Amino acid sequence: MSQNLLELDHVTKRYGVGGLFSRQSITAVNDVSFSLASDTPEIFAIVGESGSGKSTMAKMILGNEVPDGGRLVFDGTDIGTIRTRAQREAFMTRVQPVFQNPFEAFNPLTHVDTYLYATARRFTGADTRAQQEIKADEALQRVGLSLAELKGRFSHELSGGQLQRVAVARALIPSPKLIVADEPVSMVDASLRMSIVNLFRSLRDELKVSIIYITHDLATAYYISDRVIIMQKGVVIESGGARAVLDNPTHPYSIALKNAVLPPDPKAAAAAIRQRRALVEGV
Ligand SMILES: Nc1ncnc2c1ncn2[C@@H]1O[C@H](COP(=O)(O)OP(=O)(O)OP(=O)(O)O)[C@@H](O)[C@H]1O
Repeated sequence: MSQNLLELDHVTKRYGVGGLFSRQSITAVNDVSFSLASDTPEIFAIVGESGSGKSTMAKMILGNEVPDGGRLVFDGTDIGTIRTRAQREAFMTRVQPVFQNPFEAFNPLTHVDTYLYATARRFTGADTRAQQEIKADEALQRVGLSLAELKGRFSHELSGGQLQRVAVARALIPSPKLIVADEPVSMVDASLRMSIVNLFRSLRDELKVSIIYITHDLATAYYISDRVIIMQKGVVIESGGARAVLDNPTHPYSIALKNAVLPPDPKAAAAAIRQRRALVEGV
């Protein structure tokens, strides 16, 4: 029997909010379960609007937040049991993040290639600059760039799309099995968005990397995902094959989200916004 690459088993995360005398608890993620198979790389989308719990899910999968209930298991290891530096490094070699804002991920005063060398040194044991450059160039070629064009460049000299490609290249250096991409295209210029989205697809197909694609954008989720879950206020309200779920959403919130992809005609867009408000408020 093949082991799951990732398994979330009734995962719940609560945050305490408010002051000393008005302490309340928000359930950011509420009893979420799903799994990704080891032998079938896939793009698994977690879709929801702001506050639905998507980033909290990403943080838990990356081991940066601890669940209050349930457990997350990566490749047979309960992520909650990762304690030592060596265990953490081994986990990060296999699970890599890509974040929303590439301009925040790279210090403006540091050459971007420096990040790639540091990642190669940390995760692949490449300890000479020549070895690090080979690793960096291999990863950059994978994302349609090259070390020759990036060497000595600062982040502000690159477009958001190029910089996000560098972030993906950095994530690829350890040869991960899973990439957790939290809103990876929302800060990228609309004209370049699809090229990044297509890049994820090629990583799945050519490198056999699974991708958790976290987004509020139904259109790109529909375009690249194999499976999708839709979250509202921490709860999974719909899940299944991306086409099946997004072609025929059944929950009022998913229908509202789908309607939120506005038609170009202003009158139709205004009507869609009204309908969406009515549906969300009626939930
Ligand atoms: N560290 C925290 N402390 C308190 N509340 C938090 C914390 N992190 C998240 N929350 C709350 O948990 C809920 C889910 O937040 P989360 O950031 O996971 O949602 P999201 O879908 O990723 O939204 P966004 O896209 O705006 O980040 C929200 O109500 C948020 O305010």
